[in-house]
Amino acid sequence: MAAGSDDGPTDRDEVRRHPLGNLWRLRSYLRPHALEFALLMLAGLAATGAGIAVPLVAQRVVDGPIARQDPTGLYRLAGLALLLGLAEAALIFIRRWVQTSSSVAMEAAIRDDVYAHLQRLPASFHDRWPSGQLLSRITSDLSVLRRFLSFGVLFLVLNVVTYLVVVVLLVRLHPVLGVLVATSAVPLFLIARRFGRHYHTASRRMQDQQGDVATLVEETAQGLRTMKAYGRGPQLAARFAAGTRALHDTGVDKGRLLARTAALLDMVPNLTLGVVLVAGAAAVSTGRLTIGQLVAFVSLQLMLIWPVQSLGWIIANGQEAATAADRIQEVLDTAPAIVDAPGAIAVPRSAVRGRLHFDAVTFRYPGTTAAVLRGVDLVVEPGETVAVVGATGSGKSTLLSLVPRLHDVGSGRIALDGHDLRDLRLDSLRGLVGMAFEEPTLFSMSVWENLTLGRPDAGADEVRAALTLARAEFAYDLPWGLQTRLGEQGLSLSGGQRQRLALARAVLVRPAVLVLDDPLSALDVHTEALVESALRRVLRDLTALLVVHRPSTIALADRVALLEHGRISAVGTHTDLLATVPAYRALLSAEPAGPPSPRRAVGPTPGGSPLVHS
Ligand SMILES: Nc1ncnc2c1ncn2[C@@H]1O[C@H](COP(=O)(O)OP(=O)(O)OP(=O)(O)O)[C@@H](O)[C@H]1O
Repeated sequence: MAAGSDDGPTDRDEVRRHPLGNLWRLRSYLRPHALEFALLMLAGLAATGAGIAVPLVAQRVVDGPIARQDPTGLYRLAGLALLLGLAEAALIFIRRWVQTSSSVAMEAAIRDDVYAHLQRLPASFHDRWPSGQLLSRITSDLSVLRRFLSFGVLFLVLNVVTYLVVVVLLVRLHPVLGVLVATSAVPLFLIARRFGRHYHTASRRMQDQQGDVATLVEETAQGLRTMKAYGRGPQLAARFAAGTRALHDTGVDKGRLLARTAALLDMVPNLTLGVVLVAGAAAVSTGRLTIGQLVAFVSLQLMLIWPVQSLGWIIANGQEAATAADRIQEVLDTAPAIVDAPGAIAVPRSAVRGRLHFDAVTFRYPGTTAAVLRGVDLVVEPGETVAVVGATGSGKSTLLSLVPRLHDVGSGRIALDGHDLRDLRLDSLRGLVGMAFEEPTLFSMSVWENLTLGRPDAGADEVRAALTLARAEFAYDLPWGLQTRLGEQGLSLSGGQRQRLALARAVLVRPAVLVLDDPLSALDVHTEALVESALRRVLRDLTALLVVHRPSTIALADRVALLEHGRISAVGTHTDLLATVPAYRALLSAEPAGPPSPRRAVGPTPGGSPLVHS
């Protein structure tokens, strides 16, 4: 994916040209822990040194006290070997202790940054990225990175150092055999390089598939009711099984690739060991090598087996970490499209009159070709309530979402009291605009926290007033009153209850402009009438833009704007539009536009039957 765009996740099989580049770009997270890393590296190197010294002590034991039958010398060297063993154990403990805290802290720092970045990204980004993909990036990808930062990098360094030091010692003990062991690095390097290339592709595929599976689980959990109602369980299960099968197959491919490589990697040091044993025994028999030296040589060589064996794992871990870094950078590289302009100003609520002016506004969703809005002109005067009416899919919700800048206009401008919305600071704008949607989102936190989302400083009286206004006093009767924690997405409440809480939340902000996207659709006729009468009082003091689908709600508006073909084709009072605009009349009666039929009564239907038929 190109940096800076908010297109969806990257093409599945695309292999990055520089898989390690994105890993390297995360180095800034290492900086605060540089000291800890230096310490654990030192402890690791010292432990490796202590481990390497043991075979050298063994050489002296065999060639010295054992050959000379000198028990005192033997005890001295045995004591030294014991001390070296203890030192190695203590150093390994220190290394692991430091390692855990620093890598977990780095993981948390990256996670916080990714989350904060996700918050800054516009609605269009979240429209296009499946939430499971984001979830898997912020959870499993970061765990992979932590494992690499805590184990992979360290063992890579320690193993390379061990290899080099041991090879130098081996060459000093027996140059020919030492060089033989050193040259075994060539096939090891070739095997590792080939493995790395293949493994990178497989890990990218697997990590993307994990995201797909997470998306399926999330969709199923959210759409459980719909799924059950339509009896779609088996189909969804089949879709899920296909996703997990793909994941399984990639996992098996990866595992087999690792197994094949591990076997090859294993073979190289074991073959060299065999050659060393035969050639070493011959050298001892001709007196060119002492038994002690042979013991030391073989013991040192055995120390290379683990670094070589672990090479496959380290490369695999490194490739997965590079892929994880890739996937995380894809999110971090997406520039937030809606940000404060340089010199953006904050306008205090008291200074806002509330004149909202849409001036030749156009809008097209990213990734689509047809514009939804094609030159919308509309003025909402301070204190006025305008209802936007139009056929389903005509762009009413889209138009409303431009006011708090959930999306930005393509061309034209929207001005609040003459200020282009893009010249206002986002936090200021969103403090001035209250919004409630048809599908209200409540969070899995307490009712109080949900209500005060836009006004954390609101007092109990203000919250009560907002709840009363929205006819949402039921919240006090919940088991723990306003402290009752809501289920995920507020699903423990009815649709109407959720809408009323969302309305109370929007009103509590004391907005200068209230934007309501059909917020009463889930209320029964009786409650709707109550909420409407309360809303009428609120709407008197502010500018409001409403999308309504029910005839009864349209009466809340001073004027109605008809949205057709991406433009406002008519504005006027409900009565005027009914009398003069056939398209409006047709919309209300759900009939094709044409001359009004003298026999058909048009207008708001008592009892609130749907105004706009979907
Ligand atoms: N996130 C999106 N990405 C691409 N296209 C979108 C997106 N959201 C909406 N659209 C398209 O934009 C058009 C207008 O949608 P919008 O939701 O604004 O209509 P609406 O008038 O509010 O509809 P309704 O009355 O059914 O709620 C539709 O054609 C819809 O398919």
